Amino acid sequence: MNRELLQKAEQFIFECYEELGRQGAGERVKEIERSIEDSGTYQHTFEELEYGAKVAWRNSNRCIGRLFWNSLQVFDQRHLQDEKEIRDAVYEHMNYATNGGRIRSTISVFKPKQGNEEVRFWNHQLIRYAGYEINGEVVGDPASVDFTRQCEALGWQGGGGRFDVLPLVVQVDGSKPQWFEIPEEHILEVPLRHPEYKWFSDFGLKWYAVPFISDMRLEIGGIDYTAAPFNGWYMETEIGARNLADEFRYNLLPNVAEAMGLNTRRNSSLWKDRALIELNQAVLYSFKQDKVSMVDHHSAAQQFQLFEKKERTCGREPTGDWTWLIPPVSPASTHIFHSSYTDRMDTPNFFYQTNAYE
Ligand code: HEM
Ligand SMILES: N=C(Nc1cccc(CNC[C@@H]2CCCN2)c1)c1cccs1
Repeated sequence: MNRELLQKAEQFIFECYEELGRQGAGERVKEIERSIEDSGTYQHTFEELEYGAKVAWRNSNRCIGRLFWNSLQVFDQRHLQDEKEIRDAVYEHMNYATNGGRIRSTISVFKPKQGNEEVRFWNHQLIRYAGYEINGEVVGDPASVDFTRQCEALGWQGGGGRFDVLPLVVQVDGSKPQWFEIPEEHILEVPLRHPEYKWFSDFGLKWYAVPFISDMRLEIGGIDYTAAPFNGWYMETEIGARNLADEFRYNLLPNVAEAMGLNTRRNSSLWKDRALIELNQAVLYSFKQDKVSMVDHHSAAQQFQLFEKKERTCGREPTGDWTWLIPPVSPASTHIFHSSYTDRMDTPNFFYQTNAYE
């Protein structure tokens, strides 16, 4: 008898039935106990799965977007077995979530790990740009260089551009992973332009509209969902202050600062700071013009403050990882900077897992 699994299941069921106001938690635990005795595991009902996924989001200490935890759309895809039907479910998720720009927070849950049978996406995010390293120089996203090499080793051939969308890579029960070029009808992108600086569009920059995290493990009541891709919408700083700004990513601050005519030879001109603001302004402006959901870091912080209040009203002290919750631009202009949070990992939750590829 797997006593550890039974204990985790018991804790989850009592919390779940209590919060949902359901009767029969005791009977349900007995049923689960019999199942674990017979098969070494147990199956969540859809209601338990849906609640577990929502609470996993609510427990995500590094997430500033948790106010909307209860509106997560949960797709139960645990019945799917082969790579092609899993691929098709991913495409359906992308379409539903993208929704022409009115992004809907969504998670698709594929079958849980059982022994050494598990489903894994090799992608960090379902949509991400390739990175090609050629004698020390990188074209595209430096963060994707390793995964791009893996995709090429599987037979994928990229176009060598700055914004090539990588293939979807699905691995089922340890067999050879299958890769699929994602049809462009599932990929919404936003070309980046600036409200005042007409020269900005000459950089030829764009970013994908929807972030889909596909490499984290969703744990609910001791069950490990190793393939449970989820999406929300972006906070602008993720694109404008990190993905396009980090020196080890697209490293665009010097380019923007030069085009602004700033003195990039002296830190004290604050050229990096001025370039950062205009880059983030361009991201917000472009997404707004294209009617693609996005939140600015001030509004996101205010929403998080409301989340904190609502949690305390429900008798729960919100947990958080301050180092990730503060935005990378003007952090002290938000209440988060002046607050403190306990970084306790409650379950259900999302966890990192070892890379699916070596
Ligand atoms: C709806 C809009 C949402 C916004 C604006 C948002 C915003 C963010 C941001 C800015 C981060 C930090 C990411 C980074 O710095 O790399 C984050 C982290 C995170 N979010 Fe959210 N989020 C949203 C929805 C969601 C949803 C739907 C889920 C899951 C169901 C989720 C789960 C997480 C998790 C697990 C992390 C931590 C990731 C890690 O440790 O690497 N978020 N979120
Ligand atoms: N807005 C989002 N951002 C987000 C959320 C979780 C994880 C990530 C990716 N974080 C890792 C990246 C890559 C290194 C540091 N940042 C982004 C969302 C992604 C999926 C749902 S919301």
